[in-house]
Amino acid sequence: MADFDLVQFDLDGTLIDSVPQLADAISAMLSKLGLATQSVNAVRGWVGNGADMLVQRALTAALGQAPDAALQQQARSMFDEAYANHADGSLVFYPGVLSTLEQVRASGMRMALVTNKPYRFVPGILAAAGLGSHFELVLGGDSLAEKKPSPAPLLHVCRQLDISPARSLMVGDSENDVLAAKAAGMAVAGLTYGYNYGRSIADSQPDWVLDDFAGLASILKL
Ligand SMILES: O=C(O)COP(=O)(O)O
Ligand SMILES: [Mg+2]
Repeated sequence: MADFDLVQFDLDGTLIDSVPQLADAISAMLSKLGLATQSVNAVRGWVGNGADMLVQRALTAALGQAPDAALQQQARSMFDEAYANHADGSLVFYPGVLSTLEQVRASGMRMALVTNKPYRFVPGILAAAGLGSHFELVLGGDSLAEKKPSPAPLLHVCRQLDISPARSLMVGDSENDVLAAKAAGMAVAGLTYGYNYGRSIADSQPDWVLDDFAGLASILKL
């Protein structure tokens, strides 16, 4: 018998390489404000805690100090406007993602998506990726009062789908995914190729460390 009935997936850095589009939107926002644009590598190190933190980190780097609330709000709307134009274009999946998701789906295992990305961007990305019907439940970083590393979204999914955390696996690229899963009492697989503030995901001690998404098949005994 399989060890899990439900797999909860992270999005950015796990299924898709979204940094190019996020970096474009950050550049558009900074340029509009007359501030110096930042490198794609810098942006990669700022992803993980949702759009507000991404914008705040970019503004802090460009200004040399934290932005005030008015500037943060203005910059966030500029970022949203720019990212909305990018979010469903030129999607880059990591190797093995689409075929492995198909394998999981064919096995009858249930699937949900829990990202810290603002929810409004997520359905468009999933539809453009051909993944519109893969996930029974999709949560964004602003869907609930708390986002990862809080266990709240993961536990919410378990409750909604009536599956115990012990029968649920989290799959992500960031310490936020590992911390959330551990706090929820869920097993977790950490991907090494994503974004984790430039740190190794192994440092967070997930139950499995995977270099390749297709490695999921053996964890799930597919
Ligand atoms: O938007 C972010 O900061 C990260 O999104 P993720 O949770 O899908 O990795
Ligand atoms: Mg991620």
